[in-house]
Amino acid sequence: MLRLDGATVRFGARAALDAVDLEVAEHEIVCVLGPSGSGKSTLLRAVAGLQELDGGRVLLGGSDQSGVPVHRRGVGLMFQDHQLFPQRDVAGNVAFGLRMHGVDRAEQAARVGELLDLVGLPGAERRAVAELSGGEQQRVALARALAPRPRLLMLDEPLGQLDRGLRERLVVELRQLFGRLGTTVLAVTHDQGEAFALADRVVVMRDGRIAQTGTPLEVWQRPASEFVARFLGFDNVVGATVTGESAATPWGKVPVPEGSAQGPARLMIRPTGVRVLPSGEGLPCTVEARTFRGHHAALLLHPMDDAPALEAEVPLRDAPEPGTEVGVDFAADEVVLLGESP
Ligand SMILES: Nc1ncnc2c1ncn2[C@@H]1O[C@H](COP(=O)(O)OP(=O)(O)OP(=O)(O)O)[C@@H](O)[C@H]1O
Repeated sequence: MLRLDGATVRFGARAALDAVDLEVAEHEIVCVLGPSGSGKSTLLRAVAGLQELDGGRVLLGGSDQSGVPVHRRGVGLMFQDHQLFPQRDVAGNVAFGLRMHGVDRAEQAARVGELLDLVGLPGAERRAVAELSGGEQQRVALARALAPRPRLLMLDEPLGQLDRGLRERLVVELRQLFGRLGTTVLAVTHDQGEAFALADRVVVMRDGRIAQTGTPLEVWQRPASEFVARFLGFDNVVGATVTGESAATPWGKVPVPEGSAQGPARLMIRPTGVRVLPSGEGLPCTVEARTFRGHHAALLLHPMDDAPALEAEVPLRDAPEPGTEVGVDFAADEVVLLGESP
């Protein structure tokens, strides 16, 4: 459906998009993730035709899009900065793309009704957009983007403005809706929770390049590099030397998964792999902070011998108080050896 071949965009000396290769298959939902300034919006704008390429190609359905204007690419856009038209009612907004395509009035009305049902706003045609809640406005924007049946739907921070609870609900609805419609989606977000909930495949960007791509599970389980690991919020990362089935680290000997490559490496331990023991066993640590997070507690542990701090995740009932002295050991299946950057 979509292919980028060495797509490059430069602003001055800096490449905002640096020879990016990416494919999106029909019916696939791909989410591009990355820190601010990593090139996510530039990638989307280049595919939409809002940003010219300095090198490489964008192909849609196999055909090169250079010189093809935005409205002829058959892509739907739902961008942060593409606000609704405040002077038009809901139907006027949703029908926008249909009018542009010269669809007759009766068909416009039928399609608007259908889309409002689809996004959970049945009968909202005559409501003023200014009177809608943030979540409702987002649904109208989505209906407007879907109305012309785009072959590719592109979303830029689709739920960015909304509060967390609403975002979590909408993201599940969106995934179900896209699945039902068979929509091909390329979305951009800086919120990893959103990306992981929405996507069939995530693409992590760094400095205009792709740092990793894979299913949410693959990326979550096996971050390819220290950059990706830290971006996902894993901070238990140190230098290590692997010998046999364990590694020498500043935290002492840490077991590593079977078949791990030998020698120097960067090593990550998931917080769930940091097991808290009674004082006197394992690596001695002091509990520096404890944060309740729903069904578990996050502990920040300070090793006695000044090794880097460790994050642990423990069940609520086992969470020791700050100041408590504990021991720590590690679960091999929660240890990941990270590749070299990017
Ligand atoms: N029109 C422009 N002129 C000059 N530099 C630009 C322009 N647009 C983007 N950039 C630069 O290109 C880089 C990538 O920007 P881009 O907006 O694609 O990042 P992003 O990952 O979408 O960031 P954010 O999450 O903050 O929206 C940044 O360094 C940005 O400053």
